[in-house]
Amino acid sequence: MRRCPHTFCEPVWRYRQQLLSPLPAIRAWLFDNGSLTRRLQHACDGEFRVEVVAQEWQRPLLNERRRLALPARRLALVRQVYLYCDDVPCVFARTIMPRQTLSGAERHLAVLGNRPLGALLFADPRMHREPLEFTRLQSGERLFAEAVQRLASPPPAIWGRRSVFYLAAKPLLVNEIFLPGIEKL
Ligand SMILES: C=C(O[C@@H]1C=C(C(=O)O)C=C[C@H]1O)C(=O)O
Repeated sequence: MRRCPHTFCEPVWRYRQQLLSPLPAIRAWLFDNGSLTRRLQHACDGEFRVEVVAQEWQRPLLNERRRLALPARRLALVRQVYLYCDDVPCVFARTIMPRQTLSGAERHLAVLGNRPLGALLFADPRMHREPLEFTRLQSGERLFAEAVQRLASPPPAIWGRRSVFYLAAKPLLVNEIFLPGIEKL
């Protein structure tokens, strides 16, 4: 595993067929193409909830800009949430929404609050999702630091995935980082 000398390291994303073994115990969660919200709601015996930790207009990370083909100085609405089962944070999600995506019928994505994004995405029959990409985030990386901010004792590395969703042919990039709490579900 490469070392990341500073917080500006960008994740290296790989498609499933490029991943090396051994695959993680959470691979059923990682590789599930359905709604993560719905899977968590079914797996959680307690109370499932979404908690928004930040939502603001900012320049996406370099790897995010490249994946969405956004110009260098273009801002996007960045939504960061935790998906909880009771008081355990199970997933950290960071969604990048370009300005042109938040137009027309999709403008309500900017005012979701604590409603799960997935409920809207998977309810839309026209929704298209591109293939999942995967990465192993480690201490020192910016996305790792964002994801573990609510963890009392972060692990040395965590698995993440991302995919681009299209609603009415307009893209949004969803990063989902799997936290140790999910292994208890
Ligand atoms: C994309 C989904 O939505 C989930 C909920 C999110 C949110 O509310 O911001 C973000 C990513 C996902 O973990 C899903 O349910 O699969």
